[in-house]
Amino acid sequence: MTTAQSAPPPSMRLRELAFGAACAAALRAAARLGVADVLGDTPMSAEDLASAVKAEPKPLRRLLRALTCYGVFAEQPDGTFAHTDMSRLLREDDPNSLRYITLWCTEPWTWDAWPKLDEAVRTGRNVIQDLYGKEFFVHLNEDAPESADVFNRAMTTSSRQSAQDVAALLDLSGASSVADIGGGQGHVVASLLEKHPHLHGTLLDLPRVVENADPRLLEGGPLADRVRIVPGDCREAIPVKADVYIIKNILEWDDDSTAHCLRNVIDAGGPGARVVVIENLVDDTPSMRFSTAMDLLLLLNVGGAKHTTDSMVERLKAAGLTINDISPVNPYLHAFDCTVPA
Ligand SMILES: C[S@@+](CC[C@H](N)C(=O)[O-])C[C@H]1O[C@@H](n2cnc3c(N)ncnc32)[C@H](O)[C@@H]1O
Repeated sequence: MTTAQSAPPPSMRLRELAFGAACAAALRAAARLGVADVLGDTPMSAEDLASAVKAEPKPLRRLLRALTCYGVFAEQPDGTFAHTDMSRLLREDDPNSLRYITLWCTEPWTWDAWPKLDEAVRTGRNVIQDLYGKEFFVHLNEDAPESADVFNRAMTTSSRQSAQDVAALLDLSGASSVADIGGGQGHVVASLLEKHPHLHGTLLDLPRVVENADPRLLEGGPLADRVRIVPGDCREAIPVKADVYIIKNILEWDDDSTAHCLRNVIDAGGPGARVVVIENLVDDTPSMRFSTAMDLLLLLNVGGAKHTTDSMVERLKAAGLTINDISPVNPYLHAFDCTVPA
């Protein structure tokens, strides 16, 4: 007889994988219901949890049972449910919360797009244009404000966790200005300005994104007098002069858009400017299941891809940049430190 601990046979494992959507949906339901937020250090019954999140007890028990199978919550011998290290990350108030990343990975548009993966693989093109008649970020910002908000919060979550690593890695002692292109709500630029009091910074991102920039950067915030916020499209133009340009996790579009963005950075910076491209690579990370899934999602939404080290190097060289160094920022991110040649 198969015990709970032994690996399932291939025929069962494939069935389980085919039901991956159930796992994603269960995580999304738990995050939206706020189950992890109402569960404290003391285990609770499904009935008490249901009453706290205003759900029906029997279906909630089934949801918790499924998530217990995935190792997200833990069922106690008396039938109550307890937190695990994973379920705590669904809490909004956890310092390392992944609540918004979980919601982002399971937003409504993803459920429209995944079934069209075979189509995207056949054509090599995104499916969002056909689904919604608009480019992904235009659709997000114009038609899906809740998803846009979840996206921006998710990006801020991941930036919050990596901004300190970026600040620790980059020697900016010789620079007087830094610009974060596609910098989201500005967490990285804020961390760099906090670490280097001599530095001035610019945050450039799409208008609807910078409208909700990090409060530290906005009027009245502690960094406001050292930062410029520029709403814009980096594929059109980058009207920003800086010593150092950061481009973190945005060169994931189709090749043309990536080339346009790099060309605009080079034109803006001019000879001698430093360009630091920071990316999750698909071939050099301990989280291959996550990054290969992201790679497919990027094909679906922007017709883009996660890069390998070689494909990133190829694009940076083709744009005309000189690569001086490639270093890990943390186990999940690599920095390509480049200069615009004379
Ligand atoms: C994956 S997020 C990365 C955000 C941030 N650099 C980080 O690492 O957290 C991609 C960012 O690119 C921005 N973006 C997308 N298209 C853009 C464009 N055409 N011009 C400027 N920013 C853009 C998005 O709004 C988003 O903030």
